[in-house]
Formats: sequence, C-alpha cells, structure tokens
Amino acid sequence: MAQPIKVVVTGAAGQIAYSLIYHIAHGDVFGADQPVILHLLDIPPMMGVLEGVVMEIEDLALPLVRGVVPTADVSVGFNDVDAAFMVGAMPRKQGMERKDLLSANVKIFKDQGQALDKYAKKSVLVVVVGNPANTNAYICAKYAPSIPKTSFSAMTHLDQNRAQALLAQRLGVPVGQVSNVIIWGNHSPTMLPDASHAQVHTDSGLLSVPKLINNDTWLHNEFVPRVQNRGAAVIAARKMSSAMSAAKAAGDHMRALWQGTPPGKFVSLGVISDGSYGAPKDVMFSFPCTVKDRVWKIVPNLPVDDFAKAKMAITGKELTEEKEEALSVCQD
Ligand SMILES: NC(=O)c1ccc[n+]([C@@H]2O[C@H](COP(=O)([O-])OP(=O)(O)OC[C@H]3O[C@@H](n4cnc5c(N)ncnc54)[C@H](O)[C@@H]3O)[C@@H](O)[C@H]2O)c1
Repeated sequence: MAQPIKVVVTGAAGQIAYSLIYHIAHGDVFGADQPVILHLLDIPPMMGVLEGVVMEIEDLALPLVRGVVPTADVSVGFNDVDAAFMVGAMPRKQGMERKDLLSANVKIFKDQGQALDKYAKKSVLVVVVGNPANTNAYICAKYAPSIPKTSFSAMTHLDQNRAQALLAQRLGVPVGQVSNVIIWGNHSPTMLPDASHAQVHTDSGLLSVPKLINNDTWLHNEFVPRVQNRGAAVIAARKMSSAMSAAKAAGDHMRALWQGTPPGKFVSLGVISDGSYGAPKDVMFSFPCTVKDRVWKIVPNLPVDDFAKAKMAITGKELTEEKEEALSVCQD
C-alpha cells in the first residue's frame, strides 16, 4: 500500500467539513488504496467541537485513516501537506454585503497563503471552497509565491453538479449519464452554466444535450438562473447553506485533480486565467478543463455563442472588480 499523504481541511469544525472528512477518510477522493493523515485546522474557540469530530473519525474505524491532527496552529495544520481543502471562512451574516464578506475573508486567505508557502510541500494541491472562492483562491496563490499558481483552484464543481442534475431531470435520465456541462466564470450568481457541449451517454452512443432538449428558451431563461440561484434556494429552505452537496463537490474537484479526468470528459475548475475564451487574464476564472498527471489544461477551441460571450463578459468583469477590491484590502 502507498505511504500516507497529509491532507489538511480548514474550517474542520464546520458543516461542510463534517461531510467532507468522511469522503476523504473513506477513499472517495485520493483512492481506495491511499492512506491519509488528516490535519484538521480551525480557530481556537472551535477546538472543543473539533475534539468531537476527532472522536467521530476514530469511531468510523476506517482503515485508510493513519492519523488525525486537530489544531488551531497553521504551522501544524499546513505542515508538509500534500493536499489542502480551504473551507474555513467567515460565513455571510444577515445584512452583510458581499463586499464586507470579501474583506473579512481575503485577509484569512492572505494569512493562510503565507502559511502554505512556509509550511506545505511545494507540490501541494490547493482547492478553495470558502467564499468568495475564486478571489480567495487568487489571494491565497498570490501570497504563496513558492508554490506554482497552477496548484491553486477554486471550486465551481457544486455548480457543475447542480447543472448536471437539472439537465438529467429534464431529460429523464440518470444523472451519471450526463457529462461535459460547463460552469464559466465566478462562483457567484453571475456564473454561466452552459449546456452547449453537454452529452448524454446512452446504449446507442453519445447524444447532444442541447439537441435533445431542443429548447433554447428553457436553456437560457430557466436552466441558467436556476443553477445560478440554487445556493440561495437551499439556504431559503434549510436556513443554512449547502453542506452535504458542497462537501461531495469538493471531493469530486480534488479527485479530478489528483486522479485525472476520464477520456473525453471535462470538469469545471476555477483556475488562473490565461485569457482563454476572452476571459480577463490573471483572475481565477472557471473553465472546462481536463487533468492528466495532476496538471490541468483548459479545453481549447470550444465554440461559444453570443449568448455565452455576453454572460462571460459579465462574470469576468465581476472577477476583475473583486480582485482589485481584494488586493486593496490586502495592502491595508
Ligand atoms: N464554492 C462553493 O460552491 C461553496 C458552497 C457552499 C459553501 N461555500 C463556502 O464554504 C465556506 C464554509 O461553509 P460551511 O457551511 O462549512 O461554514 P461553517 O460556518 O459551518 O464552517 C466554517 C468553519 O470555518 C472556521 N473558520 C473561520 N475562520 C477560520 C480560519 N481563519 N481558519 C480556520 N478555520 C476558520 C469556523 O470556525 C467554522 O468552523 C463558507 O465560506 C461558504 O460560503 C462554498
């Protein structure tokens, strides 16, 4: 069996981590033969809660877990880690503007970027979940200059899963038969869920989702806003933000990075933009990507129609504005 890898989860006493830790410990993310040492990082007031999480991990009796390190100290939490799930962030409180949330959280990601730079392995793969995820990932990477920028990514896989599920429901097929749905841009209501290149795998081969749906009005006016606003719909119903599905998506995202994407399939990752598809350069923009040997590549040359171009410009502009705001907060 392989040597254990060290995996840190920040915000480890929170609700996403509560589900995510199980996926990691069970082998769903790094593979059924990959032992793990779990580093669980949270803030000092949460250490009591974290003790309970540690007890539950012990009681899972899962053979892949070779150690658990609960801590509020970044030098311990990030020490020598191979993979990092950056979940911990201040939650949005009632009456709080997106801007207020951004300033509180980018400071956390500046500090944790510096800590990753100092203590993590240089080969670490970092997935940012805490919101605003794309801009937090940008700041985290910026303050960890000794780790390649391409090792940082922001999670839009939850949006991808939501889009995939909605298309499967509309077509009356199992969700596992739908692939290649794209999320472009920011993990925010400006994102563009795009079914143009989505496929259904059937006994008679691959079929095009937009051709099967054959209804652009539904795709533009119902599919897009329903995916964009799904997070708010979950909060309205549950009175808490998505957690079980966010945890599953974080695992899906890291699994794609760690184990690669299957032939012919792509995955949406918020990664550092090179200006592909007219996106602004140097922001963490979600693109369709393939992954091989832990290196992602933006899928090139997909046709993009005018509807998508207009929406991508809006989400790109938002990312540029968020980045500028975040950089000014970090300089304060
Ligand atoms: N990208 C996505 O698709 C997506 C989806 C859902 C939620 N989220 C975001 O994920 C984040 C976590 O959500 P949750 O529901 O688990 O929240 P939560 O409030 O239940 O847990 C957050 C945890 O982070 C901890 N924390 C705060 N500051 C920290 C720091 N500096 N270091 C370490 N830990 C710290 C808190 O103590 C808490 O235990 C939020 O920002 C949420 O908006 C993102």
